[in-house]
Amino acid sequence: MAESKRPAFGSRHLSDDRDVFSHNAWDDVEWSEEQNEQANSVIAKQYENRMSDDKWEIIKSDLPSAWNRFYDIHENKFFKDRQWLFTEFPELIIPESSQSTTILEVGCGVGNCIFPIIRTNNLNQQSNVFLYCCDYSSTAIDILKQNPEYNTKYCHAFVYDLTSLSPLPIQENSLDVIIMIFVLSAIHPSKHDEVINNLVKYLKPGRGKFIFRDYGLYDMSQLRFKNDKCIEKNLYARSDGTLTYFFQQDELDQLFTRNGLIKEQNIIDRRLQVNRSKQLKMYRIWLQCKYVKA
Ligand SMILES: C[S@@+](CC[C@H](N)C(=O)[O-])C[C@H]1O[C@@H](n2cnc3c(N)ncnc32)[C@H](O)[C@@H]1O
Repeated sequence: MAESKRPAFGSRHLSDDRDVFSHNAWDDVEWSEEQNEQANSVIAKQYENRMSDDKWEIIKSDLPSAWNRFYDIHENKFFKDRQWLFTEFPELIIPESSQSTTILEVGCGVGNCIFPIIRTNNLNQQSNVFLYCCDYSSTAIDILKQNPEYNTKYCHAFVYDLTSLSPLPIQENSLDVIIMIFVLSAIHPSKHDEVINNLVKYLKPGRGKFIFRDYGLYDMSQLRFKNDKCIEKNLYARSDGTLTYFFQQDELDQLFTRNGLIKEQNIIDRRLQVNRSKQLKMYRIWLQCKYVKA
């Protein structure tokens, strides 16, 4: 496990992008029992000293503004384009010969997945691919729409709160792919079921695919949270008021299958990222899933 010294960026957002730091994969390395115990004792301590209900009420009431504030500050400079997208999800490279394909990205932010998809597939007015993308933050959607690569001929971006469960501007049973990258962790776990259930309605039965990547239990960013940032088990508030939750494989499998999806992939991606200039070793744990609508 990482040393006890906190990184310079404390418990704020750590980049989710594995390209930012040089890294060595440690996919095949299991944690030792001792590392497991240490991590569990950190998490237990965080929970014992979790924030008060009053503090959580304040954070909760501020949640609608938190992501707008984040994008006001960082604009399109925080998250890097998700260059690994096509290695992990080759189904996002659409053959020109394929039938028309409709994709929705939820929680798209400023387009760090959408623009690589546009570029890689060389989308233009004649393309057989149409992209929808939405985010809670109107600031993020404004920034995305100002990008010169945004074109309404093959992309429609809109503001949408996944927890509102309101109808999407998309026909039910029509989507080939839904992409959800580092988004469900930003939503309170009590809402995960209804959010997934609502989205599954829009996938094509029998072949519509749900593509997911998010934080896994024991990720370094979890173990570095200060105690008073813990809200409940595996759920934390960052200093900027955004939430982050850390998932387990079984939990995700149960969430997706009880909402009408069938497992194609559910894996742990463990990496050791090394930031040489800060002499930091960061053990990152992400979960990656592909599920198909029954
Ligand atoms: C960590 S960012 C990831 C952005 C993008 N998916 C990416 O990979 O770069 C989480 C995103 O989820 C969005 N989000 C959080 N809660 C949401 C909600 N209830 N409905 C829709 N989007 C939400 C935030 O506004 C933010 O853009």
